This record gives sequence, structure tokens and C-alpha cells, in this order.
Amino acid sequence: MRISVKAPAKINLTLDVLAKRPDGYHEVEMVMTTVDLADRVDMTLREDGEITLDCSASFVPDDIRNHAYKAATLMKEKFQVRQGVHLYIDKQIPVAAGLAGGSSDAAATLRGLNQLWNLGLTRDELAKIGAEIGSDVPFCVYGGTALATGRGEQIAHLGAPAPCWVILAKPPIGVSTPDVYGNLRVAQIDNHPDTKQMLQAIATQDFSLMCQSLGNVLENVTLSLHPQVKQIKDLMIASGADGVLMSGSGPTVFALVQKEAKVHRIYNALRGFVKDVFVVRMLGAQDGEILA
Ligand SMILES: C[C@@](CO)(OP(=O)(O)O)[C@H](O)COP(=O)(O)OP(=O)(O)OC[C@H]1O[C@@H](n2ccc(N)nc2=O)[C@H](O)[C@@H]1O
Ligand SMILES: Nc1ncnc2c1ncn2[C@@H]1O[C@H](COP(=O)(O)OP(=O)(O)O)[C@@H](O)[C@H]1O
Repeated sequence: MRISVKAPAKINLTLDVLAKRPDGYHEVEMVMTTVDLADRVDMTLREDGEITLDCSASFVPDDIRNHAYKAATLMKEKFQVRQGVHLYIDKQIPVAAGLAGGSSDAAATLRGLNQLWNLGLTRDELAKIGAEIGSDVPFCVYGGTALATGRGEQIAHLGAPAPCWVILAKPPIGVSTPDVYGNLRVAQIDNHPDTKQMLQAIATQDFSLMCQSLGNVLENVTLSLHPQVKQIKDLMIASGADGVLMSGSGPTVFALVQKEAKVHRIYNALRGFVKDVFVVRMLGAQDGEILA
């Protein structure tokens, strides 16, 4: 018996940090949406009770350090499941990119095992388990578009933003989320995004207001550590992007573009500068569907 689940990447349309919490995490307020760049997680039932994992990207861990493996272990222990599973991850999302690839693989694994092991859990119950794996996993369990608060695990669903093209560009560096948060001085943040205005832009599918409302307080930290990120931002703006922002803790930068003619110009300009460039669409309110 085998199930395959798509694990879409996410981008942050806003990312605000409000305070440092006693538990070492930060209080965040972020609007996230999924895009149609996705990993695929294949899950094959194992009667011997073992959990094993293979990944198409050799540099991604294939043991308990892999978030998908962690998800399977958590589900097996919580529900005393006798069977095991072999996980195969077809890696398409750049790693350590600010696109929550690992979190999305974990969320896809939770959703697929719920079906493969006939656990009958609700989406909310899966999201609660996801919060034990990482702050982005609950959002990835639901997919679509949402406002995430707390450390990122409290989710308020939103409607689909105005449809547009999204061009993702990742410079050849990996950025560690803990390092970026560790370098953030919350008291010195002077560019808090207007989250309410972003919510209004999404509710009214107002593309230009959405572009004006983009904001990510982690950007300045990552830009100061990695100048290439600013170069990509400047190139996207110079090539005519309607909106530009770094996603999550970076280093991926995305451009929002409404007219397809502009997409080619921006894509070609970026291709001369970075290898990892993707032209994708927002998934709006859909989620990573479960395939046969
Ligand atoms: C920055 C964001 C924004 O979407 O995404 P990515 O850039 O990773 O995609 C997330 O907050 C990343 O979430 P995630 O990658 O799940 O982080 P976690 O594993 O929970 O935490 C990794 C580390 O980041 C820091 N962290 C994360 C979330 C948060 N609200 N406050 C924090 O301080 C902590 O140091 C934590 O130990
Ligand atoms: N399934 C996975 N896919 C990618 N990276 C993973 C996965 N599981 C664990 N990791 C580890 O998590 C880190 C990157 O996680 P990822 O979600 O790709 O980054 P980000 O949260 O910035 O989007 C890397 O250190 C990688 O080794």
C-alpha cells in the first residue's frame, strides 16, 4: 500500500516579530501562502514496524534529523502504531531557503500517515502534532493562505490572495533560521510591516495593495549577513517586479508579478545571476493534495 502527498513550499507575505518569549522563541505575526513548487513524499507501508527514509537530495538527512522522519516517529509513538513506513522524498524545494521545505515534508508525512495507518485524525489534530516538530509545520498541514501567530503555530485561515506570478530566486547559500533570529534585536526593529493592511489586501484581492504591504523584519538581519540577497532584490525591482520580499529567514527572495510579459524579463535577468530561479503560481486557498 503506498500513498503520495505533495508538500508545497510557502512564502511569507509579511513576517513581523513582536517580542522575545521566555521559551527562547519569538512572538511572530506572519501572513504565509503556499506556491506550486512542491516536494513529493511517497509513503509505503512496512509490516516490520520499521521507519526508513530515502531522499533524492543526498545532503538532506535520512534519519531522525529529517523532519519527515520525525513526523513518522511521533505518529507511530503517539498512536502505538504496529506497522512502519518507508518514506521517499522527491526534493524539489531548495533546502535551508526560507521556503519551509522540511516543515512541508513533515506536514505531508502527517497527512499521508493519517490515511496510510487509518488514524482518522482531523486536520486540527494533525496541526497540533505538527507544532511539536517546528513552528512552520502547523501552517504546512493546512496549506493555503493564513495568518500565523504565537511562535507560528497558531493559524487563522485567510482567503486566496489576488492571483499572480511568483518568481523565486535563491542565492547559493544556506541560511540557518536560529542564527537569523539569534541576530535580531527586537527593540531596534523600525520597519514593522502593516499586517492589517495586508489582511485587507488579501480580503479584497487587491494586488497593488498586497505589493505595498509586503514586509519582513528578518530581512535586514539576513541582508547584513549575505549581500547577495540585496543584489537579487535590487535586480528584481530594476527588472520591473511589482513587489519584492525575502521569504522567512531567507535567503530566497520572491517577486510578485501580474503581467506574464514581465515574468520572462525578470526571469532572464535573474538567470544570469543565480542558478535557482523558479516561476510559480500562488496556490491561493488550496493545499498540497493527496495523490493516489
Ligand atoms: C523563519 C520562518 C518563518 O516562516 O520560516 P523559515 O525561514 O524557516 O522557512 C519560521 O519562523 C521558522 O520556523 P521553523 O523552521 O519551523 O523554526 P523552528 O524549527 O520552530 O525553530 C528554529 C529556530 O528558529 C528560532 N525561532 C523560530 C520561530 C520563532 N517563532 N521564533 C524563533 O526564535 C528559534 O531559535 C528556533 O530554535
Ligand atoms: N525533509 C527535509 N527537507 C529539507 N531539509 C530538511 C528536511 N529535514 C530536515 N532538514 C534540515 O532542515 C534544515 C533546512 O530546513 P528547510 O525547511 O529546508 O529550511 P527553511 O526552514 O529555511 O525553509 C537543513 O538543516 C536540513 O538539513
